[in-house]
Amino acid sequence: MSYEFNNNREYDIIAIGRACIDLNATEYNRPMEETMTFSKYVGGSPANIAIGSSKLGLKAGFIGKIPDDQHGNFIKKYMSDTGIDTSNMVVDTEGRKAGLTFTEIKSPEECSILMYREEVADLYLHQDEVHEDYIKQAKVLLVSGTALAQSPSREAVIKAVGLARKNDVKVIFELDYRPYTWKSKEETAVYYSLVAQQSDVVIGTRDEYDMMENIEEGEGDNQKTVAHLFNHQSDLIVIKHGVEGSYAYTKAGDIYRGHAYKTKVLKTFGAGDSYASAFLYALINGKDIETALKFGSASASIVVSKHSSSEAMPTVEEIEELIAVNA
Ligand SMILES: Nc1ncnc2c1ncn2[C@@H]1O[C@H](COP(=O)(O)OP(=O)(O)OP(=O)(O)O)[C@@H](O)[C@H]1O
Ligand SMILES: O=C(O)C[C@@H](O)[C@H](O)C(=O)CO
Repeated sequence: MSYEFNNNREYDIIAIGRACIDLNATEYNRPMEETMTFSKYVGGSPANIAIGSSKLGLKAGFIGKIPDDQHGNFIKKYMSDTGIDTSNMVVDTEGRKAGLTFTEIKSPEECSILMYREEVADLYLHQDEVHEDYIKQAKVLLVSGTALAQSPSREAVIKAVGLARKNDVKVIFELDYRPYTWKSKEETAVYYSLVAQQSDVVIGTRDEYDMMENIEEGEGDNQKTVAHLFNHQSDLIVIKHGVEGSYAYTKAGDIYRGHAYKTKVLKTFGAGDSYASAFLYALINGKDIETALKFGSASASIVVSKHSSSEAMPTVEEIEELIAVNA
């Protein structure tokens, strides 16, 4: 089964949320306390997804707020050089900073991130900075859950979702849970549920759905999750289970399984963003859901074997080659 989009649109995908800085440890197999050097990349889940999509050939745009400093300039230039339309990236005028993510690579299995998210520009995107004329030009609005963590970004995103619904733009919600920006689990569950119920496609890990349902990690049940969301707007739900693979559920009752592709893992982060960009690329290009799962899994497998999240996003040829080798 393939998925239908409104094809008469200028942009394949417009992402909304944070565009930040990743500082990835260049020294492996040690704790961050002992890591002295880091490489800089553009980061932030929705920015990574836009970058991944653009590298695959989708026409992407971005709505977000960046700082008025060297980091903001770097982010905007990198994204624009990658082919992303940055006309709706707003520059903060009140001295707010870029979010920073430091990564720790203790071993390929033991990676973590440390986020600096105080007073970050992205969470100050204002509803007046979200424009219907822009959103209505897209096939897909890609929403990151983290952008719902605080006002005014929260209202800006809710406005964007409303405009997408009004203009027949598919809303794709990447749950993208980051504990750093949320005040409580209850609050997360409220806003995740609100937006998930208005989204056509929801993508997240099992743990993120548990967060949405405000239940203990590990207590979730995929069938219950999808049954609930299918009572609302959603008609395609993707639930990821790390290296165990992923499942796609359709409202029509089909279930598809995606398998992870074995690789020499360097670090585990970046998997979700590369997965989402390639999954969406395949769906938007009319491939069936089974193939889209393969694209997502192959892209993630390539990115976990490399150092960055954004810079490492693969090309279509690399993805197809990996799928073919494993067929
Ligand atoms: N170690 C791995 N080796 C190969 N593929 C992997 C590995 N980990 C994850 N993947 C692939 O990436 C997909 C998404 O991974 P995961 O469920 O960990 O998402 P995530 O938690 O959103 O990622 P992130 O760590 O970037 O936040 C999986 O379904 C799988 O296909
Ligand atoms: O999403 C973020 O803000 C951090 C990412 O850029 C980072 O690369 C990561 O954790 C991806 O999973």
